[in-house]
Amino acid sequence: MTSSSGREMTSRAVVRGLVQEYGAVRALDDVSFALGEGITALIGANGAGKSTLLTAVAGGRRPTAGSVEVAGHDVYGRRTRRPALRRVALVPQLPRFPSNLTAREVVAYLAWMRGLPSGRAGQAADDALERVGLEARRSSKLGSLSGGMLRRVALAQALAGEVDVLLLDEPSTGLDPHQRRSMVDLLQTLPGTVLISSHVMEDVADLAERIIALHEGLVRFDGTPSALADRAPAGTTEHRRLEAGFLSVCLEGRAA
Ligand SMILES: Nc1ncnc2c1ncn2[C@@H]1O[C@H](COP(=O)(O)OP(=O)(O)OP(=O)(O)O)[C@@H](O)[C@H]1O
Repeated sequence: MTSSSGREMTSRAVVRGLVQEYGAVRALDDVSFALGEGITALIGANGAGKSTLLTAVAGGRRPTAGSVEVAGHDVYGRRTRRPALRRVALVPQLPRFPSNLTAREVVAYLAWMRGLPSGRAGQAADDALERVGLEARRSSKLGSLSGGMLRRVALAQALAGEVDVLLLDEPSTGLDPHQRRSMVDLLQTLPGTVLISSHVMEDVADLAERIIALHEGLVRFDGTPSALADRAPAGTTEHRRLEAGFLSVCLEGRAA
């Protein structure tokens, strides 16, 4: 990932008026925000539109309306799509890789696909696999790795490819408490612009400096964790304030 001098000054990803319809279902309804450097959590109940939004930002599905820019390139523009897609990576809940390739082969290949010269891709893969704690498994076939390890491989390919914008869909879902802790520790070290969708308020509290809350396709809150916690009803116990704040902005049914 490239570094940037000004978190406030530089927007690495800009989403404008995004609408996604699946037949009669409006999964995203005029969603707009800009992301600078740092970790933002995207929260919402099942079906709120989180995966749809991450997929749209990653260039995986042309939205019904609106636009997405990554590192200044229109993700869905004819000429700008290629450079945009080099700068963004989505780590899905269940990454799918060819099971007969090794972790190193896949990470190096995908880094090369993103534009890294082939002479540097192998070393970049080794460095990235070390960063995600998989150096001992770099020669393992992907078919032999656990789900949590495959998520780390997917993260490594994004790190090796030096993307500007990293999108993670529910990175701790399905992990045991020990794996979850080490995933959170790893995510805390990520530079650049990171957008993490999560149901797990503990992850959000540990990681995010900004929260975007989606409800029924609408942005119902965009601000700091402490501002969301302040929306909790008076008397809410301390450890439940974030979750209670989220529930109350959903119930209020209006943008913060
Ligand atoms: N390919 C699709 N075809 C039709 N409807 C879809 C499709 N993908 C998502 N939807 C619908 O769009 C809405 C948003 O779904 P999405 O998967 O984006 O939500 P989510 O917040 O990621 O949910 P979850 O937390 O359960 O993963 C839901 O009503 C869902 O049923």
